[in-house]
Amino acid sequence: MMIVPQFKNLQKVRCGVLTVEIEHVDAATLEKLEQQGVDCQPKASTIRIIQDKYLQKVHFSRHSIPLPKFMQIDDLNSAKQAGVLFNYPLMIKSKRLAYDGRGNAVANSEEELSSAVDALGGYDRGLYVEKWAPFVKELSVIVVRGRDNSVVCYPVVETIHRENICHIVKSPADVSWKIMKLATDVAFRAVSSLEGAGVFAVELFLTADGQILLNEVAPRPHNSGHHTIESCYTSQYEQHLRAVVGLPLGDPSMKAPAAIMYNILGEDEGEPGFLLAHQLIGRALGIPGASVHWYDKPEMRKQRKMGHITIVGPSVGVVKARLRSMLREETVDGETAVLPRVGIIMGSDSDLPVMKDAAKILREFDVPTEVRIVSAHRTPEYMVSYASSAWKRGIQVIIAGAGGAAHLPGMVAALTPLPVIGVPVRASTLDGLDSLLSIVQMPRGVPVATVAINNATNAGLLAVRILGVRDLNLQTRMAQYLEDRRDEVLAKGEKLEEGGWEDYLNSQR
Ligand SMILES: Nc1cncn1[C@@H]1O[C@H](COP(=O)(O)O)[C@@H](O)[C@H]1O
Repeated sequence: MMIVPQFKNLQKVRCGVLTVEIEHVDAATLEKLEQQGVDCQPKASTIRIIQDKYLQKVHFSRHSIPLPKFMQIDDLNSAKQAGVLFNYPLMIKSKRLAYDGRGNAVANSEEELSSAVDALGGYDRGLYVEKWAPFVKELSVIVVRGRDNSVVCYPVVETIHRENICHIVKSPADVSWKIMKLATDVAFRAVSSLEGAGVFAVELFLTADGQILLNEVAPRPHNSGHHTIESCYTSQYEQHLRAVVGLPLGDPSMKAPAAIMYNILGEDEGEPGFLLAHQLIGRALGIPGASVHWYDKPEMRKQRKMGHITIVGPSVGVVKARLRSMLREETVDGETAVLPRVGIIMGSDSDLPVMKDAAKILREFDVPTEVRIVSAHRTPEYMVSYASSAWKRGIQVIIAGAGGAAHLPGMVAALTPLPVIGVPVRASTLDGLDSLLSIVQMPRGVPVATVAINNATNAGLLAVRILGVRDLNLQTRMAQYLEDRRDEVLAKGEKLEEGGWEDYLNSQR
């Protein structure tokens, strides 16, 4: 096939590499090539996906994969005569060269439908019409199939579009585990119903009633997989090559807990556009975990994809905050507010003299922390909103202290998937035994790691150890902390041995 001479020896592999090349051929060149008798519609069905989305959809519906309702339209009048009722809004799509908002149009009325058909180049262009899918989120799953039919799926990501162009990709998607499983299942089945080795990006709609609909399949490395370069053990590009040449597929899982990919879209034409993009890149270079990819396209146009920036970090909240800082949103006096990783909460300000010890430890380890008064009995609504939003805000561990009928740690643990450490605070009666039992006696299924009465220091240290599981720096500092404590005790022992117990006690007075 002439279009992709550099991949001649891969011709027998029906793979996405060929389609990438085809997609990069613009409409005029394609036409010219066709006139010269070049076969621009190769036989491999993976390639037909781009050439003929209608065929692709028919193919999928046979495999009962959930799709938005669609039909091919050759002529509006004959469709109407045949009794087809259009429910607006509708999505009109061109079967060829429809990408990045091109070749698509939305029609909200019959008049808009005819103008949309005209705008897309008329019926001869090959159009089909789709019922507007009322999605709440757009998701994408990169599925890879090797030549030996082995398949791996990358984590489900959420794609956020600006004027129909992918703008931001969040990995992992902010959806429930159940939706992740469903999305992966639909993507897997969609790719299983196609032929070919390589990377397939499966774009999906999540509807308000929790359904996953298949939108499109791009049989190639995809914008929704760019983040994998930095955030996954095997990038989509390496994976694609492994797949098409027949090597074992790599590990698709994330090596960073969270990533956000931000497309650098042209903000303006020409020089002013370059200037804005370079300012953004300048800020990105100062953001921890950010990697800049500049495509070096010679011309700058509004909304053109000029490059992308991937930000990785220890939590979704942290990468979101880094993105906001890069975009100059939510900054205080030009400085980004550092996002807390630990939340220390307590039932009353009377608990603060005890709970401050946890805050001191976290400060010693440079762990950003927030301290709040949250009472399970006096401010129950606040407790619910605090506990249920904490993990989305980037909090990774909650330390909750309370005295008496100390229900706070347990109730918070019931409302969050984060680890909760309970601190029984000794109130004025019962020596804190009441708090200890209220916190430690949790029912099966909702654990609270309970420390000793009034021992908020241990709560702080335990939080550091939990964070240390994915933070080598903290883990090393914790090892140092233990060594320092050991040396302290050994020094005391030496002093006691040298001077005797009386001197030792006198020196302490
Ligand atoms: N269990 C509970 C619910 N709301 C506050 N408390 C606890 O009641 C004790 C006494 O609170 P105060 O000093 O405000 O009366 C504090 O230890 C506080 O955590």
